[in-house]
Formats: sequence, structure tokens, C-alpha cells
Amino acid sequence: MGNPFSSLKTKVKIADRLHQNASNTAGHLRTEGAMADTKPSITRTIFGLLLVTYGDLALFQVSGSAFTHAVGVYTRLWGFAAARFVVLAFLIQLSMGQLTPVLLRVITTLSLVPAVYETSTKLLYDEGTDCALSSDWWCWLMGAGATVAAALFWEITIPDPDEAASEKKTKQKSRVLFMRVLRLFRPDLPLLLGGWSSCHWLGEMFIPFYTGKVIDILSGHYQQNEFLMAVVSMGLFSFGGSVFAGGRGGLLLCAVSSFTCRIQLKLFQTLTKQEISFFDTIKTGEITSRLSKDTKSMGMAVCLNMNVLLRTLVKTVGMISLMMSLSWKLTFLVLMETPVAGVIQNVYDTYYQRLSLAVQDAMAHANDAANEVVSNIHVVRSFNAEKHEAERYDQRLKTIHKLKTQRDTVRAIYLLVRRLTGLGMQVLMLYYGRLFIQRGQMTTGNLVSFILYQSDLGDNIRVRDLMQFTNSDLYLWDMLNSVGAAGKVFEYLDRKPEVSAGGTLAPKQLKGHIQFNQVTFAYPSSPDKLVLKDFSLELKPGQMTAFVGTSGEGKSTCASLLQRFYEPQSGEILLNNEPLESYEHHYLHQKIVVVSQEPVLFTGSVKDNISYGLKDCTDEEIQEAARKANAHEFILKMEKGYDTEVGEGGGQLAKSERQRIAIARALVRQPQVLILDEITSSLDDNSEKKVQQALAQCPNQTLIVIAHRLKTIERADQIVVIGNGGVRERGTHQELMDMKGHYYTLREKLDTNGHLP
Ligand SMILES: Nc1ncnc2c1ncn2[C@@H]1O[C@H](COP(=O)(O)OP(=O)(O)OP(=O)(O)O)[C@@H](O)[C@H]1O
Repeated sequence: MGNPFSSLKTKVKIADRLHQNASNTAGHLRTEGAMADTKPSITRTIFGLLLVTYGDLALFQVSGSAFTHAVGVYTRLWGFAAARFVVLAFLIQLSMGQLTPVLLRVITTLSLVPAVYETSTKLLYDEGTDCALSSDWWCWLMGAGATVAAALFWEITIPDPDEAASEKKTKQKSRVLFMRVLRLFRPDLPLLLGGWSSCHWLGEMFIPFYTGKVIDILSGHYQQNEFLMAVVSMGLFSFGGSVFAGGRGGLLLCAVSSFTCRIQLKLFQTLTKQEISFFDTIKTGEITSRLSKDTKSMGMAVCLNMNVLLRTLVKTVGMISLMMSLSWKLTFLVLMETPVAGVIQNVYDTYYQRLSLAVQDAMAHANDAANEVVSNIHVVRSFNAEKHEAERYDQRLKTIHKLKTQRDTVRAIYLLVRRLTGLGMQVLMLYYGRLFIQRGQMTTGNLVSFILYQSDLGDNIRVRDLMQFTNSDLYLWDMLNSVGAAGKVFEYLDRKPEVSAGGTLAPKQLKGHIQFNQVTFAYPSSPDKLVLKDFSLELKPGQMTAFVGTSGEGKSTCASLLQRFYEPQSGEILLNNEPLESYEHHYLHQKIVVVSQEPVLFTGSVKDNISYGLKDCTDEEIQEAARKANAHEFILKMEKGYDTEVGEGGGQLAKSERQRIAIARALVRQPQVLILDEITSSLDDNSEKKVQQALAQCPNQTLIVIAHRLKTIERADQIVVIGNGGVRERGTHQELMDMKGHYYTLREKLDTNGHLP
């Protein structure tokens, strides 16, 4: 039967969603309908574009005709820009019926390019070009080509807010994450500023300049002083650069390390506060991957990116200025590659980031599979499932391999295209460089310096020298990609536990009176399967209550609810007539303690494990608890007594020994409510008797025993048979035997060891 509450909630949610979807769809349809009404047809668009091109060419021809020469060159250029804009806007409106923002941007750029170009070259370099004087077709083509390139660059890299809302959202998110990580770096600010401000590249920037100078000195009239000066300056810049480079690497890595430790601790603290159902649904591998890998890569990504960003910005401006001083014409030529590179980069980023995320997820899956097998190797071995597990792991590794191959192919294609465009640009640059040398506009040394700057500029933007201190083949864009890891870390850091820990009650006296009032509960991971349905039960203080029933009926679930690992969907659990959630978190877990069927010990000594979580616990208290749990004697027999290491997960101890240490750990807290969940299953009769005796010495304690061995609970004050989500029977052993109901039947079914089947 489905959970009425969850199904009701689900129905409400579904109805909400349907409503939302319906209105979204309606809105969408309305918008699409409206767009369809106004969007011109393809034929009309082609006709419009042809008309605009023809109109522009005619206008361009008129602008160069003799009668326009009556006014000055620049008046004519700016007048033509204004006329061109008005005419083109009019023609578009006429032919297509609307002037979209994209078309508006294109005609504005197209109209302004010639005037802005000519005026700025005149103002900056006091030179004009042939295009200013005549209406050459070549000039028209150059202007139109530059406009189309700029338009493409703009539309791809800076999408329209309406058109690319979703894409922008993810980019926006990356930016927000970037800034958020940066803010978390605040305590390491001195280290960061030290690293970022170490300008080792400033030294490197002047080396090409002096190289060109040395070549000019050597190829022209040799002057020793000038030559020495140039070589010494080169040496000094080079030395200064090396010193700063070393300092920068050290400071930044130190900042990243300190950041990582801080975030790992913060994340660990947040994770341990999450409700238990969180751990039921999220895989261990995923959590450990966030904790160990993502925290590191997010710090690394932001710290290094910021460094790269600052350096790239300053170095690029510096290099462009130096290149301008060598030849402004060649500089403009080189900069024409930028929009093309931007478009290529954008396309590459989209594919590469998508594949990188898929690789990360696939790796987390493979880790999960490996973790599961390693931590349950006994089961794998005993079921002879090694081959099956190896195949499962192999499949996951193959998925990673496939995704990595796709990702690396994308990268290889990207590098090839980038190199080809770079090569094309270098050929053009050499061609024009030779022309300028022939015309006497630059020297051979200038060209050499220029070529060195050009390749340095490309590397600077591609940020290849990140490899210097990351010791890997990561590029800036890979680094930006790992900002995505920050998203996942923040998702956990921001997560508020669903089971609140805001209670304040911590009374000195607690009787241990428990009431389950019409509790209905389903595990969040299986919301449709109700484990408890209107479950009501009263446990009197100081009494021993035994929960019995066949496997899977919800006995351990009652224990979990008492510890507030989960919240019931309805009903309440009262402790001393107060709801459990009103008790202070630490207080509650000191007063209600569980010893479970699989005792978990942590790496450390026996003493550490007994006093686990208690700050002021004396040796006497520890030994007293161990005595009560019948553990004292075997602990003393161990090599270092209470200081003996128990190994990982208590692996160096027998199960019954681990069980007794777990009981001592519970007893040292002097709990008011003690829950023993099938603990006797691993104890021999003698140990069990002693534990029972020890427990009998705490008459004020409310004791809940969940047992499969029905013999052990015959002396309980009340035995509760749990089944079908509720209480089937309740009474003392004798009362229930006389009743000849479920309890009686259960006892009939006991095997020779007294266990339930
Ligand atoms: N973390 C969980 N997530 C989802 N379902 C769970 C979870 N823990 C237990 N269940 C399911 O809840 C039901 C009750 O489990 P519970 O462990 O309380 O039974 P039990 O009576 O203590 O069984 P046993 O005697 O075998 O320990 C079972 O059907 C079980 O499969």
C-alpha cells in the first residue's frame, strides 16, 4: 500500500507542476505565436538582405563620387556613417518589417567602422589610408568583413539576454561561484596578494624588445656601449623575472594548501551535521570525492585563474603598447585574429566543459564501485563474485575511457585549428613585415621583436605557462572548468539538515518515559513504503521492553526514530511528555544511546573508543563501564590494556569483544534510555549473562531490547510484537504465551539456537 501522505504530497506536487507546465507552455506558445506573427519568412529575409547589400553598395559608390569631395574628408566620412545607418535601418524596416537588436548592432558597426578607423589612425598616428579618399571596393569588403567578424564574436561570446538565457545562467553561475570561492580566500589574502603581485613576467616582457635592439646594433653600425647596455638590461630583466617567478609559485601554492584545509574542515563539519537519510541517498564515493578532490581543485582553479587573469590583463596591455610602438599597422593585423580565436575558444569551451563534467561523474561512479567492493571484500569473496565485480568495474572504466577519448579529441581538434589560424596569421605578418621593411617603415630588429611579441601574446592568452607550476597539462579553460567542482562543494556546504537540531531542553532529571503517538513513517529513500503506520506505544521509565517480530517489520526503525535519525511523517514521539525535537542535540544523544548489532569502532585505542565523543571522561569511569559490559578482563589481557590499538574499524578484535566495547561505550554515558539492537547475537551465553546482569544493575534505566533470540527477553517487563507497521501484541512473556497469538507462534518457529528464522 502506498504512503497516503507521500502520495497526497506527490499528487499536490504533480498538480502544481502540471499547472506550472501548462502556464509555461501556454506562455511559451503565446510567445512563439507572437514571434511567428512578427518573424519574417525566409524568402522575405533573403530579399531584405539582398536589398540592404545593394543599397549599401550604391550608397558607398555615391560617397566616393566627385560631388561629395566638396566637403572635408572626415566630415564626409562621418556624414556617410550617419546616412548609411539611416538608409540601412529604413531598408530593413521596409523589407523585413522589423529591426531586431542583432541587425541594429550589425548596421551600427558597419556604418561606424570606416569613420572610426580613419579618424583614429589620423589622430593617433597622423596617417590616413587610401580608403579615406576613394570608394574602393576592397575598402568596402574590408569594412563588411570586419563587421561580420565583430558581429559573430559578439553574438557567440556575449549572447543576447533573451536568446541565450539558459546558457547565460550557467555562465553567470560560474562567475558567481568564482567570486564566492575568491571571498573564501580572504584569510589567505596576504599570501595571494604576494603571489599575484610578483611581476616576474614584467622582466620577460622586455626581453624581445632588447633582442631586436641587439640585432639592429649587430646588423647596422656597431656601437659597443649600446650593445653592452642592451645585453646588461636583458640580463637584469631576465634575472629579476626568475626571482619573482619562484616566489610567486611558492606563495600561491601555500595559499591554495591553506584554503583547501579550511574548506575541507568546513565541508566535513557540514556533512556530519546532515540527517541520516542524506547518507542513505548519496554514495560514499561521491562524498569523499567532494571532500578530497573538488575542494582542492576549486581552490587551485580560482587562485591560479585570478593570477592568470591579472597577469594576462597587464601583460597583454603592456605587450600591445610595445607592439604598437614597433608597428601599429602590424599590431592591428595581429589583433584581427582575436575575434576568430574567441569564437573557436567559445565553441571548444562548450564541448570540453560538457565532456569534462561527464568524465568527473563517470570517475565518481567507478570510485563508488571500487569502494563498495573493497569495504565488503568478505562478501565478494564468499560469493565468489570477484569476476563479476571486476567486469562491473571494467565497464565503468571503459565509460571513463570513452568520455576521456572524446574530450581529448575535442582538445586535439581545438589545438589543430588554433595552430592553423596562428600559422596563417604568422604568414600574413611576415608578408606585411617584409613590405614595411622594404618601404622603410620598420627595421629588421623591429620585425624580430614584433614576431617574438606576437608569439608571446598568443601564449599569454592561451596561458600555456600555467604548466610551470601546476606540473600538468592544464590550460586556463580546464581550470575554469574545475570551478564547476566548486558548485558541488557549495551545494553541500549550503545544505541545511532536514532534521533540525535546534532543541534547547536539557533537564537535569530525566525519567526516560517514552511515548510513540500515532507515528507514521517511511524512509525518505523509499517514500511509498510505510514502515510504521499509526504506531502507538508507551515505554515506562526503568522498565525493560523487548521488541520482537519477524525480520523487516520495523523494530530497528523505532530505535532510529528515537535517536532522531529521521523525522516521522506524522505523529510524535515524546520523551518525558516533551517532543523529542525540543531536546538539545548533545543532551538527547547522551540520554538515549544505542548499541547496534554491528558494533562500529574507530581507529584508536580501546580507551579512545569507550570515551568516544566525551571530553571529560576519567579512566575510572571508563573502567567501570568496561566492567559492567564484561569487557574489563579481556581488555587487561591485551598487550597494552586500555591503550591497545583496535585497528581500522576494530578489525584486530573479535566480534564479541567489539560488541562489549560498544556496550561499555554506551554505559559510560550513563544513558537514561538504552537501546540494545540484537547485541546478544554475537555474545556467548556466559558473556550474555554477565551483560544482562550488568544491565540489571541500572534499575532506573529504560531499556529497549530488540531481539531475535527470544529466550533472552523472557524477563522483560513488556514484550511488544511489532508487525504490519504497528503493535500486534503487548504483554509479559507469560501473558503472551497464554494468549497463544503471534508471540506464541513466533516461539514455535524458533530454531535450535533459540533464534527466529
Ligand atoms: N535506510 C533505509 N532506507 C530504506 N528502507 C529501509 C532502511 N532501513 C530499513 N529499511 C526498510 O524498512 C523496513 C524495516 O526495517 P527495520 O530494519 O526497522 O526492520 P527490523 O524489524 O529491525 O528487521 P531486522 O530484525 O531484520 O533487523 C524494512 O523493510 C527495510 O528494508
